Amino acid sequence: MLVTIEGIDGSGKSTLVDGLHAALADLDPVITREPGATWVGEAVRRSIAENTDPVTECLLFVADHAAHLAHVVRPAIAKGRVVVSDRYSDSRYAYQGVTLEGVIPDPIGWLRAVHAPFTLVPDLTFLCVLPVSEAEKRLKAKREHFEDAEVLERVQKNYLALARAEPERFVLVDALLPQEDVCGFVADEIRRRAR
Ligand SMILES: Nc1ncnc2c1ncn2[C@@H]1O[C@H](COP(=O)(O)OP(=O)(O)OP(=O)(O)O)[C@@H](O)[C@H]1O
Ligand SMILES: Cc1cn([C@H]2C[C@H](O)[C@@H](COP(=O)(O)O)O2)c(=O)[nH]c1=O
Repeated sequence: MLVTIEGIDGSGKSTLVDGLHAALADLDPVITREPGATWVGEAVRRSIAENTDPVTECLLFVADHAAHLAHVVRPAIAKGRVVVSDRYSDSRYAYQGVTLEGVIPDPIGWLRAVHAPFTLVPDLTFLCVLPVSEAEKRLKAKREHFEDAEVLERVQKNYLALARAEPERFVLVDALLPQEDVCGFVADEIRRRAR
C-alpha cells in the first residue's frame, strides 16, 4: 500500500511522519520522502536555493520522482511493504501548478500527462490543512521561495481542488490539532485501510 502525506510548507508533515515511525512500528513501513530519497534530491535542493527557472526546477522534481519510484517505492511495493512518503506527485500538481502558471499553458494538465506513463498513483493521501497564517508562524524564518503567503494560498487552493476531484483517495487532516492527535488519527486510518 502506498500512502502519501501532503500539505503546504509548515503544515506539520515531517512531524507527522516522524511520529508514524513509532505509531506504525508493527507494520514495519518504508518511510520515505520527496525531494531527497535519492541523490537526485541534491540537484533539486540546489535548484530551489538558486531560484532556477521554473521549468528546470519542475523537471528536476520530476526526475527526483522517477528515481524515487525506481529505487525506493516500486521495490518496496513489490515486496508487499507499506510505503509512507512525505510529499509525492501531488506536490508537483499543487506547487508547480502555481510556479508554471503563465509559463506554460495548463500546467496541471501538462504535469499529469508527464507523470501518467511512469508514476504509481497512491492508494491513500493525507492532506494536512491549516490557515496559511498559522503555517507561516510555524515556519518562523522564510527559507525557500515557495514559503511566501501568496504562493502558499494558491498551493493550498490547488491541493483542495485535487482532494475534491478524488475524494476516495484523499483524507483531509486538521493540522491545527495537537501533534499526537494528528498522528493518532492518521495511524488509525492507515491501519483501517491496510487490513
Ligand atoms: N500539530 C502541530 N501543532 C503545532 N505545531 C506543530 C504541529 N505539527 C508540527 N508543528 C511544528 O510546526 C513546525 C513545522 O512542522 P514540520 O516541519 O513538520 O512541517 P512540514 O509540513 O514538514 O514543513 P516543510 O514542508 O516546510 O518541510 C515545526 O516547528 C513543528 O514542531
Ligand atoms: C516534492 C516537491 C516539493 N516542492 C517544494 C515544497 C517545499 O517548499 C520544497 C521542499 O520540500 P520540503 O518538504 O520542505 O523539504 O519543495 C515542490 O515545489 N514540488 C515538489 O514536487
